[in-house]
Amino acid sequence: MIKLHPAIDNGFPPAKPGFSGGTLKCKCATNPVTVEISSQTAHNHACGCTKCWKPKGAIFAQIAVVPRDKVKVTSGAEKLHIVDPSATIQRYACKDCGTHMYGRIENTKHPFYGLDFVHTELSDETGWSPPEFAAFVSSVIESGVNPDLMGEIRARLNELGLPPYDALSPALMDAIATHIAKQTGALAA
Ligand SMILES: N[C@@H](CCC(=O)N[C@@H](CS)C(=O)NCC(=O)O)C(=O)O
Ligand SMILES: [Zn+2]
Ligand SMILES: [Zn+2]
Repeated sequence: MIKLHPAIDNGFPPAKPGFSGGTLKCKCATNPVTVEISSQTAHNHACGCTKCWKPKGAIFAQIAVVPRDKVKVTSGAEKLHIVDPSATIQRYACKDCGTHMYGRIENTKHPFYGLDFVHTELSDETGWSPPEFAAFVSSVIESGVNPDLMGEIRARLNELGLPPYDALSPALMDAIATHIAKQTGALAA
């Protein structure tokens, strides 16, 4: 069976009621970067784009959002660098092991401004919100996945209960479009 992501391949537990966060840790054996998340996550999903961090050998990333004021670097801040300062999402990665610790949007007009992007599998705690869908599925080809495998990949995602989309989910695409329509005046703010 095709492997997509270690936290997804064997199924995933539901969110724990009342769960309120945990600590993300990079892959460095000594002096790891740690990031405290003081909230449950939302919109967790698999992402197939080339920019999101994936564990070694994984085809997809697993990524969720959390309010930016709930994200705090608690150690190793000096090891963090922004992977691509020109990207919409400023991804803060460990210089030593390459793990992305959080992604932040600084453009206050962006529909997702105020939310940071995190990979909850970097935490030992269980109870995080589980993945709900798969985004940017066709983009895995850009990472070198054989296009002939796309049928199998989409079938497996469906089997796992993660509807595959080639952008974001319809709910998130609608939320983005609504935000833009209110900015342009096409819809009342
Ligand atoms: N096909 C492109 C898609 C990249 C993309 O648009 N990624 C989405 C999902 S993470 C995004 O919002 N990117 C904004 C950014 O990376 O700053 C790729 O795989 O590189
Ligand atoms: Zn590291
Ligand atoms: Zn992505």
